[in-house]
Amino acid sequence: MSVHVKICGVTRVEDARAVWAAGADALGLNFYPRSPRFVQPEVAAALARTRPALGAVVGVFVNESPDVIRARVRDCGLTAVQLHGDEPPEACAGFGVPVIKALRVRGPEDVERARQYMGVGDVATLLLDGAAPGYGGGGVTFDWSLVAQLVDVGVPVLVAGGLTPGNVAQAVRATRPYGVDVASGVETSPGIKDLEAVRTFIRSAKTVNLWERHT
Ligand SMILES: O=C(O)c1ccccc1N[C@@H]1O[C@H](COP(=O)(O)O)[C@@H](O)[C@H]1O
Repeated sequence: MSVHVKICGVTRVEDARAVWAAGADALGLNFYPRSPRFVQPEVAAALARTRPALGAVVGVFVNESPDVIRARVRDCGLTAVQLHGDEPPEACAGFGVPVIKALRVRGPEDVERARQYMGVGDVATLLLDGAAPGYGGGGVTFDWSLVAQLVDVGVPVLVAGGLTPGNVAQAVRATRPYGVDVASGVETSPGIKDLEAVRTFIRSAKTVNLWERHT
């Protein structure tokens, strides 16, 4: 069994095709207007049309209005939404697709906060990110040992924040997550993916064998 990989903040159709070809499981499209990876809805729809049959297209939102999120899901062909802002548990439902709730981790209290989202609304997956200034895409890691505190929760966890081709295998071994997510760690500049880095990242992450037990 290998880890799932989401490549986030793709802005160009040629990059999206290459990301799928490299073996990504999910593509992240950023709808946060302040992100350097922001895509207009028409561009997002074109990117989503590159989706292979088994791939997921995740829209990333920060404190966005539910009506706008529903419109993007409908018009851009999103298969999941990632809520990466200050959305409370009760805001994580009503989009017609599964929700990934992202939380920025500074310490154990944030992992404890993640528990408040379990079994609420349409939260199907939790994403743990580092606590960089702003809301995301900051390239900052967190204390991976904290992920173990969510093992009993029974919800898939994505580990994100500061992952790179050089540290992703270590992150997967340390946390044994459902998946990993990366934006800035595989770019030449914000929104422009370094395709060789994408390939190395996916190969490094998926080569870790999660069937093997810890000793
Ligand atoms: O990538 C962004 O610009 C972004 C903006 C606002 C919210 C989330 C964003 N991206 C998410 O941030 C994390 C970590 O990114 P990085 O690998 O450390 O650069 C990741 O989950 C992205 O989906």
